[in-house]
Amino acid sequence: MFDAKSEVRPATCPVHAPADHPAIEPARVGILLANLGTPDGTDYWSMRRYLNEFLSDKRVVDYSAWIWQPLLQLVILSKRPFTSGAAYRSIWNTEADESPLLTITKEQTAAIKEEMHKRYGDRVRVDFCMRYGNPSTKSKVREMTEAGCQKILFFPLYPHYAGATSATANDQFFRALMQEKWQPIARVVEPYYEDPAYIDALAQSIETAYAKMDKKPEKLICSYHGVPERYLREGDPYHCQCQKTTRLLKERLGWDDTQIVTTFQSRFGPEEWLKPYTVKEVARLAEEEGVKNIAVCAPAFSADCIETLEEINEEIKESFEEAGGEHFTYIPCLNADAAHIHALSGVIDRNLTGWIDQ
Ligand SMILES: C=CC1=C(C)c2cc3[nH]c(cc4nc(cc5[nH]c(cc1n2)c(C)c5CCC(=O)O)C(CCC(=O)O)=C4C)c(C)c3C=C
Ligand SMILES: [Fe+2]
Ligand SMILES: [Fe+2]
Repeated sequence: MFDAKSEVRPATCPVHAPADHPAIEPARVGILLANLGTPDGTDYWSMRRYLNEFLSDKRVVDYSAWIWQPLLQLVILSKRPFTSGAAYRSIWNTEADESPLLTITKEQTAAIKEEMHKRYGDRVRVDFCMRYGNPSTKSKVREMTEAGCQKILFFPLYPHYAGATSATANDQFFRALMQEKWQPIARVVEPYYEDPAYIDALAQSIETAYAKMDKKPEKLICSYHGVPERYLREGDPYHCQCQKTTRLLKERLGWDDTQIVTTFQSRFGPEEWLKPYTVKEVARLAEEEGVKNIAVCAPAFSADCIETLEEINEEIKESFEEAGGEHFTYIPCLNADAAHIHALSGVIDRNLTGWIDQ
């Protein structure tokens, strides 16, 4: 018969549980953070596996599979794993043998876990998963249900909604739920691009970086990851949400329009992407406007990664300097900064409303 003293007990039928009733953990709320994912290593096959999963996602590249898959498998995946592998090697966390995105996501998870446990004790379980690669969304949903999470709050760590990021992370979460015998109740967190605490964390990171400089940059470039322009015309609100973040940041800093610029980076393939392109705009500012001193931040990324550490701080910096620019400062992402953890914890709290006494 059911042992009332046992820690592990049937939560739904404590009185009538038969002896062979499967053990059920005390009910908890799972908070599952999600980021994009990253290769397991920088060698050809690790890179190919990661890029294949990522670039085969129809939310990321939406061409018909008949056209796209032969091109991807035969052309792109025979070259890009080498070039991207070399780029990852230049930023790899060799001590932990993992990418910076993974290291930082672990730090963020640990900080949010501490914060949530302070507030809710053992009533919550905090973990993270990746959309592509490891740890997979499916494995973490399974772990959470096995640990008694009868409710799961799924939080894609992207401030701005994009089909290619938030929506595909949610799709993968819902696919994982499809496999659960006892499916938990689920919520997904909304984008937080206009959340005052997020804007404040961004502003503080800029103020802190500027306070350390002898000479204030003439322009702050807010460089967002790009998407094809066509996605905007087809209804993706990403572009508008990025523009709004820049406006709110400008207002919070008390600046005018001449001091801050919105640009988009990481163009992939032959289509037109959102403009202006960061790499061209920094060169244009140096060449045509004689700008010598700029700072660049990346508000669309919750954690530093290949796109910021390598693309911004190496490629884009080079483009500015080759065009005559003199001082280039990259302002790191919010990562596990206290103000960022405070902002993310506030977003989580709001989304837990009605699920847990606050
Ligand atoms: C092919 C199209 C791509 C779209 C559309 C896209 C949108 C998009 N991506 C991010 C955030 C990240 N992207 C990262 C890496 C990365 N992105 C693409 C392609 C598209 N992204 C590729 C091919 C890669 C891999 C690296 C490379 O080979 O160039 C990362 C970093 C991952 C890491 O391990 O460091 C992030 C984060 C956003 C926010 C976004 C649309 C809004
Ligand atoms: Fe990307
Ligand atoms: Fe817009």
